[in-house]
Amino acid sequence: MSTPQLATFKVPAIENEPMRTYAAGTVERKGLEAALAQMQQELPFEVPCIVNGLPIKTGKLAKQPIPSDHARHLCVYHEADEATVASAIDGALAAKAEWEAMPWNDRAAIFLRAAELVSGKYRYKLVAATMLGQGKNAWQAEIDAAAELSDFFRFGVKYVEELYAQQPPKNAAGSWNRVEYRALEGFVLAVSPFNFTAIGGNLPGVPAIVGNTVVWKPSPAATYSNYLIYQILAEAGVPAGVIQFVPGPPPEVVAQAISHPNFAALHFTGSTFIFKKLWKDIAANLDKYKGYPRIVGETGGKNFHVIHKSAEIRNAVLQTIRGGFEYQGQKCSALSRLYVSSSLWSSGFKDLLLSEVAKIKIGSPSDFGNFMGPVIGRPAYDKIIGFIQKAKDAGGEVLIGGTGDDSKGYFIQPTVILTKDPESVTMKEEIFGPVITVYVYDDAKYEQTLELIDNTSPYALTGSIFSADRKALLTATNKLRNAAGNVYYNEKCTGAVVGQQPFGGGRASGTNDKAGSISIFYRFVSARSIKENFVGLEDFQYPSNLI
Ligand SMILES: NC(=O)c1ccc[n+]([C@@H]2O[C@H](COP(=O)([O-])OP(=O)(O)OC[C@H]3O[C@@H](n4cnc5c(N)ncnc54)[C@H](O)[C@@H]3O)[C@@H](O)[C@H]2O)c1
Ligand SMILES: N[C@@H](CCC=O)C(=O)O
Repeated sequence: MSTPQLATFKVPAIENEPMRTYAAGTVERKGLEAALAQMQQELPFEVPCIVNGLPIKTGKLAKQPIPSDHARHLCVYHEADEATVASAIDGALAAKAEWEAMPWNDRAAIFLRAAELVSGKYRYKLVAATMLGQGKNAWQAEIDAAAELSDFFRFGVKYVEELYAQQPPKNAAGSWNRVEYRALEGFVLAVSPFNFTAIGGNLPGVPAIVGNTVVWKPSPAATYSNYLIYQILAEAGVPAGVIQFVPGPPPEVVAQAISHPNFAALHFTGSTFIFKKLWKDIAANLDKYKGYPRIVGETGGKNFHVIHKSAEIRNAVLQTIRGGFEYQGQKCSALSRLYVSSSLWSSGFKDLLLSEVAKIKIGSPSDFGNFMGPVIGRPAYDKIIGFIQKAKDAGGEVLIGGTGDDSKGYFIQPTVILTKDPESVTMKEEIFGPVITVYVYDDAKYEQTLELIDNTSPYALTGSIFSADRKALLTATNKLRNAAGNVYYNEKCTGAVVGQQPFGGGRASGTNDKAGSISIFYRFVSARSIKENFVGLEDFQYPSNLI
């Protein structure tokens, strides 16, 4: 069992992990190139499930292709079968008592150590795995796998320290009140998406930091980078059984976990469609559970930039390009619908947008000169090309891009579509690819356009307002109050940083529990109030009873 806690401690000061540039000639460029070369030489890697700290090789093999070179595979992984999932759940339940009783400072130290391993010893390996396996360029992979992942672990520790410090402000005479932030009863299921290595680490990490044990089903398309995270957490000291790594056929693994009586919570990030399905499945299982499972999900977006006539054109155009085309538009926060004032559109915005987009280089992330890489896989490629076709069929004009090349990797040109119909399909539905649809609005109809933005899509994740006019900013802020959980002024709608912009959206975009902030941790604890009395009663009667 655990050792007793001898004192309380203050965690070290936490800062965001500084980003490395990977500019030509730098030490980090050489380090990353070496890691990429080594990985290319050694692949494909074999990835087992890990249950109770032990590798399980089920022999049921699946592959993670390299999206920029789909004939090759980054890893071959063993899919969890029913028996493996069952022992992962049993093991997680068995590991719980010791883990939740471990003194907080020891749990904190494990995650601080994990952050150091991410930002130090394993930095280039994680970044290289994210570049090869998920198709990010060096800068995007650095943001994700090095900076954001270590930030999630470090700031997680800081937020949990703040959470635990929240104690009742009052005590009646002769007594002391405390609140104990217990882990949830049962196990947590973490189901993570392909597009952020950091989210892979954060979904099991958040519940585990506060004493839960977790069954983690990673995305098939991020298996190898996520397996590295598992190994880092184990090296940092997360005990066997606390996080169970179970890649496998998603519907089967998840269905088995959420039908278990001790299922305590779902920590999900992915598409809205799957999240809604899982919520309904959990609801259908409600009578099986011991309690009411917590459901935390961050999902899709249909994110907007609105460009007011007062906006500075160059900044708005360059932010638009980054917001829409970084990581091929495969961020939940990626810009997808662009509303531009007609006077600005015709006085330079359109020309600058098209001339800058034409400069974008696209190709393998291993070639550092490429701004864009591949989309994640065949289904994504076909879906995005299908959306471009639907937009054309609906009368949209492709101003630039619109084509792809899937002969070697899944490459789609950055695409800008002009529509006259603000309700057309690519203004409403999440595409998750490098496609921006533009609607040019009459300058005099700014307020109606804001209402249109608010009502066009079911999502409410991110949005940006570009304006040099404070009144126009304020009008948009008020009219779009519920249209985005993360809103930006004169800045692109992507790129939330842990500890700086708590991230998440409302409406169909999720439960808005704000990853990268203290509030997410509340979802994975169940508070117990404790009152201790130091003075005994002398009489059961009230003073008013005594005549
Ligand atoms: N709001 C956010 O913070 C945020 C962050 C990243 C990604 N996303 C969203 O994630 C999506 C892209 O990621 P993705 O393609 O990995 O999403 P996805 O919904 O396809 O997959 C997410 C996870 O669910 C699993 N899954 C898929 N089908 C399932 C099923 N039938 N039953 C159970 N589990 C299933 C997947 O294997 C994966 O682990 C986009 O919609 C994007 O907007 C949101
Ligand atoms: N942190 C990310 C959100 C993750 C979505 O995929 C951003 O704001 O760009």
